[in-house]
Amino acid sequence: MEALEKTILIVEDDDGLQSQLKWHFDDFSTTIITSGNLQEAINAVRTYQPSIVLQDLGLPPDPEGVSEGFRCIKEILAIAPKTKIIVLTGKNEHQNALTSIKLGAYDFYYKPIDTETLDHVVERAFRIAQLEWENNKTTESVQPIKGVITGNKQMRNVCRMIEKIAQTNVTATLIGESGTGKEVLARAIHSHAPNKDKPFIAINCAAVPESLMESELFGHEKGSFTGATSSTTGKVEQAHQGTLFLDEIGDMPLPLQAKLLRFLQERSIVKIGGRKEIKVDLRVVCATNKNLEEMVKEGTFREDLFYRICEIVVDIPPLRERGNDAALIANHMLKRYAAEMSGKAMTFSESAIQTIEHYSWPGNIREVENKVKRAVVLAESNVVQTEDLGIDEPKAQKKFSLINLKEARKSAEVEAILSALELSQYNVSAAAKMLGVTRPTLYDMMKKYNMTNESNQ
Ligand SMILES: Nc1ncnc2c1ncn2[C@@H]1O[C@H](COP(=O)(O)OP(=O)(O)OP(=O)(O)O)[C@@H](O)[C@H]1O
Repeated sequence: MEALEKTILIVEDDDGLQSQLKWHFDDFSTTIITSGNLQEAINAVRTYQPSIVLQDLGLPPDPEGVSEGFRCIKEILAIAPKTKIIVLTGKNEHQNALTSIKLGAYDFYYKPIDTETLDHVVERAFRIAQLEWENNKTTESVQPIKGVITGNKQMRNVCRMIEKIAQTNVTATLIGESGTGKEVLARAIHSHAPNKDKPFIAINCAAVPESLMESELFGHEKGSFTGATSSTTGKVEQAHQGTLFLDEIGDMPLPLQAKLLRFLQERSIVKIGGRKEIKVDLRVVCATNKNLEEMVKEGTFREDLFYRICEIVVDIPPLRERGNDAALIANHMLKRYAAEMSGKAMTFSESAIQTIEHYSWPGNIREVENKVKRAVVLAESNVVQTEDLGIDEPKAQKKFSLINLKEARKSAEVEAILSALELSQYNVSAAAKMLGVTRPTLYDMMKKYNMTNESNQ
């Protein structure tokens, strides 16, 4: 991962303290700049753009007061709003510390200095600055396509595939867990296509009752069934010359699958109660979180339809397999929702970021979205704490408490088995397949770890 340059500006008029701090933080990886008053500090911010400022409140010409210190905070943030200012103040000056935070300082630290504690405070500020920086690198680098934030190689490849698919007329199927961004990617195929000005029509096959599905897809003529008081145009015809997105295709009822196949082969439809063949020219994109191959084997999904819709399959990785993406996306969303919902800038505390990084996000990006929205509403200050996220922290932090490799392996295996069972709705054969082991091996492992299959209980 690319790293933010570590630069600390020390604003301190006491030469002794200034040297002590400089000496302490000076190492190969950190650049230290010092200044003894406001003007020097502003010049240094303009020249070096430090990510961290360690600032005394008592600055000349008011070394015994705080007026110049407060002015310094305001002026630094006016020219470099992302700077993390850590205010150094006396223990009995709590009110001044709070005022500094109100003015936008990132944190405060009581003198006399205990370098070990100060190290933690500075390290935490650097981590937040690093995440914000990653988030703010050119929009293109974190958003390979609009609406898709990622720093993950596999996801970048997915985005490249999407752009290529957009230039063709093949029928693509996007496969991924719920909330991984299938609809965003389906829309991206359309918006990158030459016919992007034509309609994008989506239908959620799981949300439409079976009895209405045919009419919803192909339309009907007036009087063709009870209640058909006027003729309607179905989604397929509405999408003419554009893109039809069949979401949750795995939930398409079997009788309708045959009709859908016919339309995909013939590229024409007949409305319910109608006789006329209507020619349609469109791109079809499907999405599912189901294992269609398994459904074909079970006889719940037609094999011929499977091959027809899977001319290209795009596997979308779950968030837990996308490296640092959870924190990247959470930061991006925090910025957006804080601005929209509370009108103020907000950041995550160090422990909140750790929780986000170590949580498994079973609901993927939709869950990140919900947790961040919740945090914006519940946070008591502009720093979001772990508890504001509503994540089960012990589970999220579990990886930290592992003591050795054997335990780590066991924990990873248990986690993988549990999620495979959950994803396959406790179908052991499907779970074994997902995990790349045989069914008896999976049973053995479940026995070894005292795990029971919920569906058998
Ligand atoms: N990479 C991403 N970056 C930022 N936001 C994303 C990303 N992927 C998805 N989202 C957002 O997450 C939410 C869920 O995405 P979407 O509806 O596309 O997922 P889905 O896989 O279609 O879900 P489902 O299977 O439940 O229909 C949306 O609000 C979407 O904007």
